[in-house]
Amino acid sequence: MSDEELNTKISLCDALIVRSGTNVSREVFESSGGRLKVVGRAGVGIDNVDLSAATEHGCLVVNAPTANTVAAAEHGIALLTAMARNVAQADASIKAGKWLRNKYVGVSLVGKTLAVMGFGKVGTEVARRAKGLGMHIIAHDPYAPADRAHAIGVELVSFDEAIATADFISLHMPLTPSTSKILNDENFAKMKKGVRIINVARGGVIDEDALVRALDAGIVAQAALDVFTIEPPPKDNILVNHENVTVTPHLGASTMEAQEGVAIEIAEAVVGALKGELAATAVNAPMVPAEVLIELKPYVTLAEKLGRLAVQLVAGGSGVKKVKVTYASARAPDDLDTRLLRAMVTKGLIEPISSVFVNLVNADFTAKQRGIRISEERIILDGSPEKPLEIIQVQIANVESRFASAISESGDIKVEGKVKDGVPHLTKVGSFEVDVSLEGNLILCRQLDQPGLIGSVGSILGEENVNVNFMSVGRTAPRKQAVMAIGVDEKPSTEALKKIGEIPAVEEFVFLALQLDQPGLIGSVGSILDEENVNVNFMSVGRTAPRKQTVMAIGVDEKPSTEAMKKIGEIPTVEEFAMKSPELAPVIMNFTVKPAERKI
Ligand SMILES: NC(=O)c1ccc[n+]([C@@H]2O[C@H](COP(=O)([O-])OP(=O)(O)OC[C@H]3O[C@@H](n4cnc5c(N)ncnc54)[C@H](O)[C@@H]3O)[C@@H](O)[C@H]2O)c1
Ligand SMILES: O=C(O)[C@H](O)COP(=O)(O)O
Repeated sequence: MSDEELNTKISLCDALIVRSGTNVSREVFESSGGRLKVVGRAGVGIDNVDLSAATEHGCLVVNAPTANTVAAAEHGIALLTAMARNVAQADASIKAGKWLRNKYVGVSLVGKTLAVMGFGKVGTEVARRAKGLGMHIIAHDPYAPADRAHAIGVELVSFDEAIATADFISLHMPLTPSTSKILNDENFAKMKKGVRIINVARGGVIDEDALVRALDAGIVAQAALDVFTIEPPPKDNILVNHENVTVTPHLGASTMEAQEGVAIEIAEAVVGALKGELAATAVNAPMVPAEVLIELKPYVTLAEKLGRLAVQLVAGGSGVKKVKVTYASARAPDDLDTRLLRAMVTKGLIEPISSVFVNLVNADFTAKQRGIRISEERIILDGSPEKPLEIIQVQIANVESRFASAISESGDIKVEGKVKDGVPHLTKVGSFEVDVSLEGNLILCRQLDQPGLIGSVGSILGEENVNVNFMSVGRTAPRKQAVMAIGVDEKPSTEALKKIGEIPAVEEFVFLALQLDQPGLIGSVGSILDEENVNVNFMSVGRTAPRKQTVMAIGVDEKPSTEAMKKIGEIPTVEEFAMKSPELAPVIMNFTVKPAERKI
C-alpha cells in the first residue's frame, strides 16, 4: 500500500504487521485514532517504525529478532564471495555474449582479514562462516562482550583498528543516530587501499556519495550492497550502476525458511499482545515476564484502582504534579518488578482526567508529558516473601482534597490498599483505617461515630436499588470521628447522594467511580427492559471470582419482545443468554445464582 492508503485503512486495524518496506510514521499512529494496539515488525530492524510516536500513542512495537539471522548471514557470505570473484559482472558479460576471462580475475579470501562491524546475531554468524573460508576475523562492537568473541576465535578491536587493518569490512550494526553514515570520507581515508565493503545491515550506515568517491579513487576496490539509504534506489543511482559494485534488492532475509520463521514469530507476538500479554520481543516497552505478570495481576488492579481513587479525591484546580507510590513487601527490591505497578497507578491517575489511553507502553511518557513526577519507595517488611506485596500506598502532594479526611498527617492525599483473597481492598484513607473491597465504585463518608448511621445510608441506597457489595467503618476512637467506606455496584443518583450528605451525622462524603471495565451491564439490561415497560422482579449477579465470568439472573413479570432480547444479546459483554420456562413467570434465565461467598 502507499502511505496514503495505509493512513486511510489503519483506523480499521487493531494490529499492523510489516517488513522493512513499510514506513510506519507518526501519521499512521495519528490516523489510527487510538485503535492500533500493536505493530509487528516481521524482522529485526525497526528503523522504519516511528518508535516515539508508537509509545506516545500507547502502541506496542514487537519484532522477530532471530528468525532471519542465518539467512542474513548467508546472504552476507554470498555477497562477500560473489564480489571477490566478480560473479555478478561475469554473469552479465556472458549473458551479453562476451567471454572475458582476463577481465574478471578475482581475489582469494583465505588468509585475508575480515572486519565484522557489529558483532550481534548476524555479525556472529557471518564471522563463524568466514572462519570456515580460512579468513582471519576481527570485530568492532562497543557493546559486545569480549568473551563471546573469543569463544569463536574473534578478536574485538577498536573502530579505527578494524577499518585500518581489514581487507574486507562487513557491516552488521543497526541504523541509529550514532551509526548513520559511519562510513564516510574521513573513515574511508583511514582504510587499507583496495579494501572491499559488504553491507547487509542498513543503507544509512554508509555515506553513499563518499563511497562512490572512495571507489573512484581506488581506496575501495569493490562493494557488495544489499541495502540502500533509499529503497528502492533511484534508477540512475551512480553507486548502484558502478561497475565495481554488486547489488541485491534487500534480500538478506528473503529465504523461504526465514520468512516462514519471522511470520510465525511475529504472529505469535502480535496475538499475544492483542490478548494483553506482554511480549518477549517488545521493542518499546519494558518486558515483564509472564510469570511476573500472573503473580502481580491482582496487584495490577489494586494499583490502578488506588490511582483512580486518589486522583478523584483531588479538588478541582489543584493540578497533580507530585505523586509518591510506596510498596511494602517482604521481597528484596531486586525480586519485585514494580514497573508494571507504577504504570497502572499512572493509568489510574491519568485516565479519569483525560482522554488518553494509558498502558505499560506509554505510561512513563504520558506522565512526563503531563508534568506528573512519580516517585517510588519500597518498605522492606520482615516475614515471608510468599506474597509479592503487602501494601501499595499512593500519595498526591500539594493538592486540595474533595474529602478532607483523605489528607494525611503529611498534608498529602493518601490512600492505601492491599489484596485479600485475590480482591483489591482499600485499607486506609488519610489517617483512617478502613476495609472495603474495590470491586465496584466507592462512597466515602466522614461522620461522628454513632449507631444507626449505616442503616440510614443503607436504606437510602436500597431505595435506589443500588447494590452495596461492601461496607466498613474506620474510626480514630469509639464515638469519635469515623470514616465509612461503602462499595457500590452502581452509581447512586445525585438525589441519593444529596440525601446521604443531609444525614446530620455525616460531615462530608464523596462518590468515587472506580469501575474499570464492563460498566453498567446491569444498567444496560435494566434500561432495555425499562424501555419495554417490562417489570424486573429480581436481579442477582453471581461471579466465580472478581472480574471473571459473571452470571446474571433476571426475573421479569412480562415476556420481553424478541427485539429487546436481541438487544440484550448484542451488549458486548453478554456472552450468552436465554429465555427459559415461559410457562412459569417469564424469566430471562431460569436459575438464580448463589452470590459468591462474601463477608457481608
Ligand atoms: N539485509 C537484511 O535483510 C537484514 C536481515 C537481518 C538484519 N538486518 C540488519 O542487520 C542489523 C543487525 O541485525 P542483528 O540481528 O545482528 O542485530 P543485533 O542487535 O543482534 O546486532 C547488532 C549489533 O550491532 C552492535 N552495534 C550497535 N551500535 C554499534 C556501533 N556503533 N558500532 C558497532 N557495532 C554496533 C550492537 O552492539 C549489536 O551487537 C539489523 O539492525 C538489521 O537492520 C538486515
Ligand atoms: O531488518 C531486517 O530484519 C531485515 O532488513 C529484513 O527486512 P525485510 O523484512 O524487509 O526483508
